[in-house]
Amino acid sequence: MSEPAKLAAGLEPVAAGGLVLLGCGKMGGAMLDGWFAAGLPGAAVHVVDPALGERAAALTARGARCGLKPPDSAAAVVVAVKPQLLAEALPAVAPLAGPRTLFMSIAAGAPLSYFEARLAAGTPIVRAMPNTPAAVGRGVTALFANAPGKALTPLAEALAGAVGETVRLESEAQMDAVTAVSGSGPAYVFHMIEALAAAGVAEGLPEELAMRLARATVTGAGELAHGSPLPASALREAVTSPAGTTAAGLSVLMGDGALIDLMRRTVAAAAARSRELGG
Ligand SMILES: NC(=O)C1=CN([C@@H]2O[C@H](COP(=O)(O)OP(=O)(O)OC[C@H]3O[C@@H](n4cnc5c(N)ncnc54)[C@H](OP(=O)(O)O)[C@@H]3O)[C@@H](O)[C@H]2O)C=CC1
Ligand SMILES: O=C(O)[C@@H]1CCC=N1
Repeated sequence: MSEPAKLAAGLEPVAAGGLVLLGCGKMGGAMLDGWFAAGLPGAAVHVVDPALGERAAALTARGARCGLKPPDSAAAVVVAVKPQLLAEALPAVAPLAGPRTLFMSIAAGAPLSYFEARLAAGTPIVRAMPNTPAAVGRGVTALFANAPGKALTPLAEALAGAVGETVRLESEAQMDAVTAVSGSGPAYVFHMIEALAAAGVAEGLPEELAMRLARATVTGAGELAHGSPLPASALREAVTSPAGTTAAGLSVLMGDGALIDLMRRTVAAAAARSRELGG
């Protein structure tokens, strides 16, 4: 049997005091996997989600508890349900609120004031925006705390840090743009794979080959950007031979700021929706 992972620094309060996860879908589930990989014992975790299905057995086997009624106390509650389901879901964990329990919400759009209006006065609340590369430990999560939450930001960072990088925001107002850039961003990149593959097919490649090339290109370029100290512009220039094929391609993609304008409108639409969800 393999050794249990050593508990990552900063997670001691949740290992000792317990963690409740409200909503264990794509994002909450990815974070939960990260906490387990960071050494959080199953016995410290309670998952509240009416749709756990087969996952319930795996969680129970780890020693985690599942059920719609959470324990009476916890060091942290992570809210990971769809924003539209918050009103229905939050009451199950609201009794846990108080000055010693961190509430961390990853719900897009939902402002700190939404939680402050529904949870006990003085509850430390951190709004966080992760992204799905968290599933492979390569997420990036932006965080912003209410006043009582400032002291517990390191705990929120430890939780988010188990699945990738973390950044602290200067103001809550930045959260809509962050959601539009890094929260939704993976979907733009996956669509880039689809678009690049479709363009390869249009140039005569078989679909499977085009998709394999596009996927390997986008993930390889991402990996290169991740490991390189060079700015993205320099990495782009390194591909671009004078009067070569890349220059010809980029004259379309960058011509009249084509992609820059498209991305500007894409991010603006996502940020506007984040503001809308916030009511
Ligand atoms: N997916 C992403 O890329 C990102 C998502 N987020 C945010 O994360 C949150 C979750 O998104 P995502 O993981 O994609 O959504 P999912 O639908 O995959 O996960 C939400 C989970 O909560 C469950 N649920 C529904 N009602 C309740 C309830 N009353 N109590 C407890 N659990 C409930 C859902 O069950 P059921 O399926 O039956 O509804 C589902 O299992 C959202 O607020 C979103 O804005 C943030 C960053 C990135
Ligand atoms: O699409 C959404 O609303 C969520 C938030 C960021 C990514 N997915």
